[in-house]
Amino acid sequence: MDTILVVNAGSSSVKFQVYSIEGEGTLRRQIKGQMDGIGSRPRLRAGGASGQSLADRAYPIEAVPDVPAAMAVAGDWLRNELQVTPIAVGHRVVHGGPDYSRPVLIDHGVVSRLERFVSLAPLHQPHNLAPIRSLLTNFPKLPQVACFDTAFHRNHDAVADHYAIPHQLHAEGVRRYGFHGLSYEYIARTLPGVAPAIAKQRVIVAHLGSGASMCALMDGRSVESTMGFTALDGLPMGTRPGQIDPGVLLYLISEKGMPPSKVQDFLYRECGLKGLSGISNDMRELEASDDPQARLAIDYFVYRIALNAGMLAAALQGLDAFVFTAGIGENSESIRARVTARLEWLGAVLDAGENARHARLISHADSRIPVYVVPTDEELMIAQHTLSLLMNGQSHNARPERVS
Ligand SMILES: Nc1ncnc2c1ncn2[C@@H]1O[C@H](COP(=O)(O)OP(=O)(O)O)[C@@H](O)[C@H]1O
Ligand SMILES: CC(=O)OP(=O)(O)O
Ligand SMILES: [Mg+2]
Repeated sequence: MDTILVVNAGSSSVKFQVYSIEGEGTLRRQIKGQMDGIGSRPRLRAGGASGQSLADRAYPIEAVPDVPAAMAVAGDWLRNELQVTPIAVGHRVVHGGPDYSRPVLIDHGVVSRLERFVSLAPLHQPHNLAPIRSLLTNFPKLPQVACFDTAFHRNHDAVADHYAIPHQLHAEGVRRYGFHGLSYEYIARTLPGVAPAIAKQRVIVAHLGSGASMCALMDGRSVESTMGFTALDGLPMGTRPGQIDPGVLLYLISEKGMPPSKVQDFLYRECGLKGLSGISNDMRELEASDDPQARLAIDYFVYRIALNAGMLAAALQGLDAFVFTAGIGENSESIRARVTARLEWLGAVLDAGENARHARLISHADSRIPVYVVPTDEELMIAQHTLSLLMNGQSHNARPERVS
């Protein structure tokens, strides 16, 4: 069986899927798994084609302290216990910079170009590139495809793509890229089936995971994102602050004597839900806590989502639907209820019963705009891009080598 392996390293999780290639370019999912709770409660879970459990293992926090460790555990499991030998590997790569507006077949030149963006996505890019480099060395003929979080946003209008800084910096790549593009692309492609009436209209999608952002979709295309040059801006996240006055950074540097590397660590690892609560970056732990600081962190998260919804509704000049997705958006009844309550002025009214049962449509029949929960599938997007590059970009090549 010819298979494609997909690898998606997030900030608190490593997700992977294995697809078989059936007949004329259709994909069938064989394995779906993830190691999540990295930095809090690491757990490897995976299921097979019909949803049967293939693994459910908890690890002590010291055994899987970070994303590379999670990647090694998941890789060993796929290789040694499931004997997965893909004919191609698709990777999520968070930053494609100004160079990449679509997925690309990887070679050493591509890797060198992507290395330039490591400092713009230090939580992700090193972990995205490490398995690519290792496979390139060990299996040089194995096709690998990079699919970018930034690509879906690359057609923003100039006003959404610029900061108010001298033009030269924009020319050298200091732009508002936006991230989570594979997730938004999947939602945009899914909406015509889920909600045909609004798929071509003005939709805000809230990707609320460990990293969190929101995207304004018009006719299925991204017109605005809460994230910018890096995945620090916009909403508060597990360990990132979201929007912050740059004056705070000047204060840290000039008054507290923080060197740049410390400022980077602070912004990517010590802020957000973790920094504000002083307890955890994991929403499940905050929801289970009655500590007032945990409550403040959740209040702040909800407040900032609602503020940013106002901004995106302004970008869209109105709103026809709202969509929740990703770890928190798909699973937290309470965050969805609290955010929707703050969107009442935009016409959203929750149906508490439907929200409690995690229905696809969670707004009330009287709601002016529908509110949906659409589970995202970045890995399927990556698999589809990988297959289409294999078929169209590679068809003249010899049969791809297997990983063994
Ligand atoms: N049942 C749940 N209730 C609340 N939050 C949840 C639930 N399940 C997962 N989450 C939260 O989702 C977040 C992880 O989302 P995910 O999209 O997997 O992140 P990432 O891909 O960025 O690593 C964590 O904050 C986690 O606590
Ligand atoms: C870009 C980003 O923040 O990704 P993730 O949510 O997977 O951490
Ligand atoms: Mg993610």
